[in-house]
Amino acid sequence: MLCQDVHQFGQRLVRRRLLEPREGFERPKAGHLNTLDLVALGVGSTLGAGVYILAGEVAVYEAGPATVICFFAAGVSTLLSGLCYAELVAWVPRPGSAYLYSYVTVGELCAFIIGWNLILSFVMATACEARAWSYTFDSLIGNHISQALQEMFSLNVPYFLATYVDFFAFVLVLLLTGLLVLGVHESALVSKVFTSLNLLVLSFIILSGFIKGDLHNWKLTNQDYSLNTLNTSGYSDISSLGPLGSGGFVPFGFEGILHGAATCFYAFVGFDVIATTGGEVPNPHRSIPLGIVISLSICFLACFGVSAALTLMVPYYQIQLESPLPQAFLHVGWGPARYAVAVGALCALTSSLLCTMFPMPRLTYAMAEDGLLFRGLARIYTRTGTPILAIILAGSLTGVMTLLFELSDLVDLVSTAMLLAYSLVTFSVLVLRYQPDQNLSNNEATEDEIDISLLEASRVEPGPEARSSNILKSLWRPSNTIPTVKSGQIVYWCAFLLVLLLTILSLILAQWPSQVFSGDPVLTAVAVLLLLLITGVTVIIWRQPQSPTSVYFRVPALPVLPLVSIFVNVYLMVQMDTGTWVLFGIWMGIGFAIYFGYGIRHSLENSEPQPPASTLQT
Ligand SMILES: NC(=[NH2+])NCCC[C@H](N)C(=O)O
Repeated sequence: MLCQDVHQFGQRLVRRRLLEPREGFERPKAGHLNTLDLVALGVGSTLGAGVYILAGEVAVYEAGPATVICFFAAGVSTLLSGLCYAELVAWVPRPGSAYLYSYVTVGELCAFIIGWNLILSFVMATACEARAWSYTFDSLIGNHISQALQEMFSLNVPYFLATYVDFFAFVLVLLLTGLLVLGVHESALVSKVFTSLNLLVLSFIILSGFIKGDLHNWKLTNQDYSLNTLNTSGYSDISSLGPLGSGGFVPFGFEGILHGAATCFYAFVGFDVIATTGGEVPNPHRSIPLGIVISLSICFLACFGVSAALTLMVPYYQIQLESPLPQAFLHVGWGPARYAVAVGALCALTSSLLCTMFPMPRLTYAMAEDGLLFRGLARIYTRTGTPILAIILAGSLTGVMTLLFELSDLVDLVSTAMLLAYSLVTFSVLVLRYQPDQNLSNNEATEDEIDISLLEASRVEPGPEARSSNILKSLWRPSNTIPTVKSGQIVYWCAFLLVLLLTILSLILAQWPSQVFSGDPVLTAVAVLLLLLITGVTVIIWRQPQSPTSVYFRVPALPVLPLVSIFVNVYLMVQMDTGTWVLFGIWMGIGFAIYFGYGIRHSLENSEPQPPASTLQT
């Protein structure tokens, strides 16, 4: 009885959504797009505060000149996730977000976690972009806004809240919320103009780095540091400077690079817009992966080039956190150029802000309409055709975050949420490729599947010994050349086990890196054992038959590529500090309470049909 209940409960967590078209609040048709449009869209959504503000923060506190390596690591990890994302999109013949894709392919709980993390990242990223917009605009007009706000609304809670309440950024968020309520959509033309301007300015910054940069800034020593201290303040005061670390190219060691890479992941968030819009191009199998690879490469080159230019122009400990690039131009004596840089930054931040804020109500609406979030959130206000409650709630949450938190605290939270979401996307692809052919528009078992299960059921039950040798045999040499229910289940559990093993390995490597590599007998033995287990389980997955269904894009080198991607993502996640994990834990706690307290019972996939929420119009 208990077993049956547990089984039923488990079944609910992995039930999949049907892909019948649901009426309601969908993304507007993007018209006829080509690969270039996708690239412009991807770059416009991805380049923002990461390259203009975060590069400075990472250089000062985490990696110094090695920030370029951080961007490289974060870029590679995003590219791997991007390829998996492209395949997941290819499996589902409808535009949507990672939430929908995982719901129709893998199951409800996985989809809820992805959706809930995407909401967190949308809210936090919007707050980040708004804060960055405010910093940049403020630096353009001589820091008057921050000075006034600092005097009037200073928050004296160091390490936890921002130094002052940023009303300017708050008003920006309110303005955007208002536009969303009115049903204003993204404009491809505006985004293209802003992206072109942005790329022009970034090229100028990179070029300036080559011309005005000084290679000595990548080899700084204690002597330069004390000299700089005297130069900047006239007496020996290091409070105006960031930490020196050990100087040189990698002043904060390998650990600093890892922390920096985790933070830099934020700079590459946003490319998913290509995958979700890509269904509308004539040649999606070429355009989507190509669009993802090209736009991530452009973003990588931009981040790499800008961080190199920045650290070459200014000693890393002298970089100003709020507006690093304009200050760098002042530092090298090209003062007027800082206005051009600030305008480029404002263009980038605006297009990335729009791309972050606008999809948010669509996602909340989709989850509420599926019954996983409160159905009131899916109510459409007839006059404007928008889900007002969802927009106002998301807008208010974003507003509060913008007011109270510092950009750097928000960034790590976005990176954590996206790293988890992308890891689940990757997991979905890994599992999906080995499942029996599934008709996604109709969750009934296919004929093959029924044939196989009937065949299995009609077989005479073998004894326990024969059964275990059968199982062992099917792990190494599966009897079918196409996936069956059994081989699908083997992969599901193996992939689950692998995620667990990879997480333990990442935790060990993150907690005791020097002990593992210097040959501590216990830790090294554990790490080697884990590696052996991981290899063994990977081989089992590799031996299972893959689905012959032709989809327009397939990730190469399965199962290795998704596993490397999951490992890199988890390894970056475990680099986050305790504060980030506490905030993330609170968010996930609220999410699980909503899902297990409400969503699981109200999901439209429950047997009792419920009226679609969009008919409950206000
Ligand atoms: N879906 C999004 N556009 N999210 C926010 C993107 C943030 C962007 N990568 C930046 O560096 O500022």
